Amino acid sequence: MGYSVPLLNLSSTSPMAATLFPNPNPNSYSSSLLRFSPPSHPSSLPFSKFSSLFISRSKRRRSTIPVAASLSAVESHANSGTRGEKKLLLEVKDLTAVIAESKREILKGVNLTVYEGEVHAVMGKNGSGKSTFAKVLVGHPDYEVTGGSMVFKGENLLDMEPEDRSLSGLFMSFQSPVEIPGVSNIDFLNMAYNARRKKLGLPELGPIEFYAYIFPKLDLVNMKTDFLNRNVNEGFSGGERKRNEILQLAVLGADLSILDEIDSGLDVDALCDVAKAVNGLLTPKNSVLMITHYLRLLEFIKPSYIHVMEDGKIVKTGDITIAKILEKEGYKAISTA
Ligand SMILES: Nc1ncnc2c1ncn2[C@@H]1O[C@H](COP(=O)(O)OP(=O)(O)OP(=O)(O)O)[C@@H](O)[C@H]1O
Repeated sequence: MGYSVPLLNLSSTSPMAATLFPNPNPNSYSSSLLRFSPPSHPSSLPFSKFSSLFISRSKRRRSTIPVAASLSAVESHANSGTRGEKKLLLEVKDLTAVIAESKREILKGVNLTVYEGEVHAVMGKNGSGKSTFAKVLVGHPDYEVTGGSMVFKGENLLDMEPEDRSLSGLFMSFQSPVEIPGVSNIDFLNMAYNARRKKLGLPELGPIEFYAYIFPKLDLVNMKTDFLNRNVNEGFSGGERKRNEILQLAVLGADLSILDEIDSGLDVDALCDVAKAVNGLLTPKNSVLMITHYLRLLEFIKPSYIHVMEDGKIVKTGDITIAKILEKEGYKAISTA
């Protein structure tokens, strides 16, 4: 029972995208909430671990990989070490995945390593598998992992439910964030935040304390206070939804924030606000994996690495030069096909 927000339903690929699983009772919803760093003081939280995925418990992650194989994957990842002083955060090896329903293979051997404090950008033609990759990382039930491994902070993601992935510090913002009719933004965030506090054995914040906590974060994303009282994303413009996603990130925090086309539909000012907010949340300990088509975002949020995805694989990795070439010459300039 409860609001179940299937991740794929948040994608922009369908007009039905922004729908929730039917829920007759908006007053009760189960959220799979993520994790935040225990605050030293509730009103000055340097959140680094919390993500805003709300995924049905009933929709279970699917993997067709034998347990023994996935265990040995963790062992081999455990030896992957550090990059300088930085610790390994995410290591994806030879990841393959199919659409659960049709068994069509979308991911065909993705390899990616993310260390603390890094910003990675994934670019690629429409349909190359970028969003699928992001959704597979967070455990979207529409996909089955058929091979390879994904280890996040030493834990095998394949052994974790979507909500546990969130709890361990993964956050994903969606191309088209969903509306939640009947639930105000502030109640939603307060509930999400408290769920996490509860999980960590911390006392919940009451509405007034929570308001004091969230208030300064509105400035970060340049949002007016009245957005807090509106229903989640209901009637929000595209840009307002994106700001709201970043507000969620600011409230909840994350070790790894996966931002799927956070720049789409933003005007120049909104892009600047959103990018500033993301930059403001970056620390030497947390990382960002962002999917984008455009150089302009990468000029605001400077990537450590840019990866190009083609037909379900990362075919090229480099620096900002890649995005500049793409902008000028298109994918033909770097395509391996
Ligand atoms: N749940 C699904 N059902 C059917 N097809 C799917 C599903 N998810 C992904 N696909 C297909 O998989 C392919 C990769 O889609 P994906 O959304 O990952 O691409 P993308 O690289 O993010 O594209 P874009 O840049 O247009 O957002 C596409 O052909 C898409 O239609």
